[in-house]
Amino acid sequence: MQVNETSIEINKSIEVMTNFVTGHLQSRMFYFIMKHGFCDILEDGAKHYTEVAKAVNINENVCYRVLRYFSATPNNLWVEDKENIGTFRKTTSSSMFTKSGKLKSIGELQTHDVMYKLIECLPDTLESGKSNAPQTVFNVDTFWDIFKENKEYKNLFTHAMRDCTDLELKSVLNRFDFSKFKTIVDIGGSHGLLINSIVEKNSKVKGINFDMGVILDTPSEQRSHNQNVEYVSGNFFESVPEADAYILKHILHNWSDEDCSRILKTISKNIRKGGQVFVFETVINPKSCTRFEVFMDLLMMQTLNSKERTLNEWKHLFDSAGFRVESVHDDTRPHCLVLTKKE
Ligand SMILES: C[S@@+](CC[C@H](N)C(=O)[O-])C[C@H]1O[C@@H](n2cnc3c(N)ncnc32)[C@H](O)[C@@H]1O
Repeated sequence: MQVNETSIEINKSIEVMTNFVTGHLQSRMFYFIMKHGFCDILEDGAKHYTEVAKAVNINENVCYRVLRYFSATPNNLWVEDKENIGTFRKTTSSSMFTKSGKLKSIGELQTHDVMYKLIECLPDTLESGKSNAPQTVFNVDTFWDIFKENKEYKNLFTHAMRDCTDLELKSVLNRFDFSKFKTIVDIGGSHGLLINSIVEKNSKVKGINFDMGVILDTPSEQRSHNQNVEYVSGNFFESVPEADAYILKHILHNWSDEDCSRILKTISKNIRKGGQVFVFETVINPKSCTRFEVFMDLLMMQTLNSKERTLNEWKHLFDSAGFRVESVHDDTRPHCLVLTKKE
């Protein structure tokens, strides 16, 4: 078949268009393949779509079209055997979304029905500059109240936060020496993986995992537990346990400047003399934002009326809450800002 110049032009236009306008369909498709465990089925060897259809219990023609879709996307999830059309095999990407894959819970969380419904009214938020998504869609006051109504979503969220922490753990533990502190509180520590790992590495440190009751009431066998770690439930707008060091990992990006100030002021009342606050967050570099950083920024806007921040924005925020930035670490993932209280 001869491809003329006009066809090349048209193909280019279609590629540009596809890049910008098909995200909603892809996200829904991804939700579907996660729900039916497609990645697990292909993990132990290449298979014809009829075999996959049987294993996931869906219509053969639909199954073929789903497999073909994800084999044709950029950074494709599967590969279709060109000598044997209809047969598909795994890639390193699809392996990450299997039962034991490190991205499974995160993939499920981001494409979950709850997330999709919350995102639907994003244009309204952009028009008005304020999101009412949790109120409009789920009739609750804030995103966090969804956990009270929907246990499955709460458990998935906690699971995904744990898997995310697992990815970040080495970078955090290798970079910082926590051994000099007597008591460390992980504020909004959720699953408790980070504080348990710190205490395991530093046997003289006492750890406190602090979070809302609705999160800490998960069955204790599902959470990490070192005997030097205590689980304390509470509200960080009201009070936090006294300590020499506080960790806030992926907390402040969930809140407006005013609310961040209130959280920091609660810490300020309880931090011991000479204490430090470790803020693990993204520090946006306006000259080189990543696709994930700007995605998270808009997700924060839509779900929590909050945002990702640049270094100047962080500094301004901490300064107004009575903290000084001692050091900034952009070599860790997430980045880290170490704070001390202004005397
Ligand atoms: C994005 S998650 C981060 C979890 C954990 N720090 C991590 O990095 O995996 C935010 C956490 O803040 C907790 N949280 C939200 N509001 C809170 C409040 N008012 N008091 C205490 N914890 C709260 C949530 O329950 C959730 O576990």
